[in-house]
Amino acid sequence: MSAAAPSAASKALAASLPHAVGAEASTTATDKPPRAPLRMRHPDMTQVDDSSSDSERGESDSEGETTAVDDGSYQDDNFVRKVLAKERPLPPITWRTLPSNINVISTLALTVVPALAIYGALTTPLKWQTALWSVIYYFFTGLGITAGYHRLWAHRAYTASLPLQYFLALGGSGAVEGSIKWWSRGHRAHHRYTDTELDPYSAQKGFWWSHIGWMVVKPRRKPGVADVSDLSVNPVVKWQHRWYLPLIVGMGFVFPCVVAGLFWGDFRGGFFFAGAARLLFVHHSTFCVNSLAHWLGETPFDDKHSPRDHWVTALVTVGEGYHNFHHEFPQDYRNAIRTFQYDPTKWFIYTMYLCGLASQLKTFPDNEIRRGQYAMQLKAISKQADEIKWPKSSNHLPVLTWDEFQEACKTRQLMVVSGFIHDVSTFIDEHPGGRALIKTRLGRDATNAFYGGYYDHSNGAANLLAQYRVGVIEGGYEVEHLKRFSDVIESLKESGADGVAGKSADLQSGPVRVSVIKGDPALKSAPLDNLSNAPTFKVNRLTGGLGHALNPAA
Ligand code: HEM
Repeated sequence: MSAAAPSAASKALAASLPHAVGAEASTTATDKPPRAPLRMRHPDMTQVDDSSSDSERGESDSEGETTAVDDGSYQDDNFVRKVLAKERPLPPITWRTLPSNINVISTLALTVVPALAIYGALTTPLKWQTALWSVIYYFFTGLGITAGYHRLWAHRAYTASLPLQYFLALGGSGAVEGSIKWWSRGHRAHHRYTDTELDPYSAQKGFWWSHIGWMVVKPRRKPGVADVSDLSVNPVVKWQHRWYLPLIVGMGFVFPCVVAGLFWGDFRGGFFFAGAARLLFVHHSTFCVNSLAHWLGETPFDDKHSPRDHWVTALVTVGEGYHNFHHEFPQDYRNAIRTFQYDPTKWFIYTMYLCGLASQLKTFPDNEIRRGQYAMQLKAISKQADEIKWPKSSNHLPVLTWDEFQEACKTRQLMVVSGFIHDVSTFIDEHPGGRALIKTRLGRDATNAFYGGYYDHSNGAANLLAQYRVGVIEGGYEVEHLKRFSDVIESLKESGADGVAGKSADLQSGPVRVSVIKGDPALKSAPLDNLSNAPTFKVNRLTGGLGHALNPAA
C-alpha cells in the first residue's frame, strides 16, 4: 500500500482483517495522529519495581503495539521487524564497556548465593531433617514458580482461589526471581517473540545467554511489549509486588532457617542448606527452562521454534521439560500429557483442583494436539522419503511401441513388467530365483509371471524391479498396486495433514509420483535410457581358509 490517502475499499478491507482491533480497525496509518517514537529503555532485570511493564510505563496497557506501528513511515506489517527497525539496539558490549554494563544486582544474586551454598556445605554438618526440609522447600518454592508464576499468572492456565494464590506467591517469593508481575511480563514477551530479538532470553543467542547471560549484563534491547493488564489489577500480585523485598528476604532465607532452628535446632543448616543451597538449585532449575528446554530433546508438536521436549529437562525443572508442548499450547495447565511423563506441577494443580482450591483447569482440544503430533510425524516420514532413492518418474522415460521394444531387445537384456521396460542385465545373475527364470522372460511381458503367475514376489522385489526401468511401452496403464499405495498418501492428505500451514510441501514425496505411467510424449521412440545408478548388492566374500576354497571365483 502506498503512503497516499487510502481508498474506501482499502479502509473496509483493513477493518475486516482479523488483526484490526478497536480504533485500529477504523483508522489507518495516515489518519492517525503522529505517535511518539518508541523509547529505548533498559530496565534493570533484577529490580523489584516493574519498570519493564508496558502497562505501567504508559505506552499501552493492553497491547503496546500502538507505540510502534503505522505512523506512515513503515510499509511492513511484521510487528517484530517494525519494532527492530524503529528501536536501535545499544552498542554491542566489548571488554572495555563490560564493567559498566554488568547488571549489578542480579550478578550479585547469582554469585553470592552459590558462594554461600559452597561455603555452607564445606563448613556445616548436614542433618537429615535439614536435608529433607531443603528438598521439601525446594519443591515448595519451585512450585511457586512453575504452578504460580508460570502456569497461573503468566499463562492463566487455571483459576486459583485466594488462599492458593497467597501460598504460591509466598513460594515464588522464596525462589527470588523477581516479582510475579515482572516475571510474567518477561515470560509473556518470551512466548510472543520466541527466538526473535524481542525475546528477552532468546535461545538463538546461545545456551549461556538464555540461561544466565541475559541477567548478568544489561540487555541491548528491552523485551518486546506484552500485555500484563490483568496482573495489574490482581490483589495478590499487587500485594507481592509491593512487599517484594521483605518477602524475598523472609521466604528466601529467614523462614527456611527459622523452621530448621525451631524444630530441630539447626539454624545454621537451615540458612545454608534450605536457604542458600536450595535457592541455588531453584534458580538453575528455572533457568534450565530457558536454556536446556530450548536445546535438548525432540519437537513432537511443532518445529517452528526452538522449544523441545525432554524428560531430563522435566526432572530438573519440576516438570517444565515438555517445553515443545508448552510453547505450542501455552494455556494448557499441563506440560506433560502422557501418564508416565514427569510433571509434578500438573499433579499439584490437579490435586488443588480435587481439594477445591483450583478450578477451570484449561486443556487444549485433544484433536488439535494430535493433529500437531500427526503433522510432525508425517514430516519425519517425508524426510525419510527424501533420503530414499526413488525410481525414475514414468513421465521422463522414453515411450516405445512393442515393435520398437522388440528391436531394442536384440542388443539389450530387457523385460516388460506392468508397462515399464526394465533393463535386467545387472540383476540377472543376482536373482534369488535363478538366472534361468529371468532369461525365459527376456523380450517378453513378465507382468503376470512376476505378480503371482509364476511366483508372487514381495513388495521388496517390486521396489527393486522399479529401479531397473529404462522406458515405457506405448499406451501405458495405471499400475494397480502402486495406485493403492498412492491412495493411502492421498487419503492422509485429505484427512487434514495437508491443511497444516507450511507443511503441505513436505507431503509431496516420492510414492505419489509413480501411480500412473504415461511416459514423456516428447520422447516417443527415443532411444532407451541407459541404466543409471543400478542397485548394488553387497557381497562379503571370504578370502581365505575354507571359504576361500569354496569360492568358485577364487
Ligand atoms: C527384474 C525382475 C525380477 C526381480 C527384480 C526379481 C526379484 C526377486 C527377488 C528379490 C526375489 C526374492 C524373494 C522375494 O523378494 O519375493 C525373487 C524370488 C523369485 N523370483 Fe524373481 N525377480 C524378477 C523376475 C522374476 C521372474 C520373471 C520370475 C519368473 C518367471 C521370477 C521368479 C522368482 C522365483 C520363483 C523366486 C523364488 C525363489 C526362491 O525363493 O526359491 N522372478 N525374485
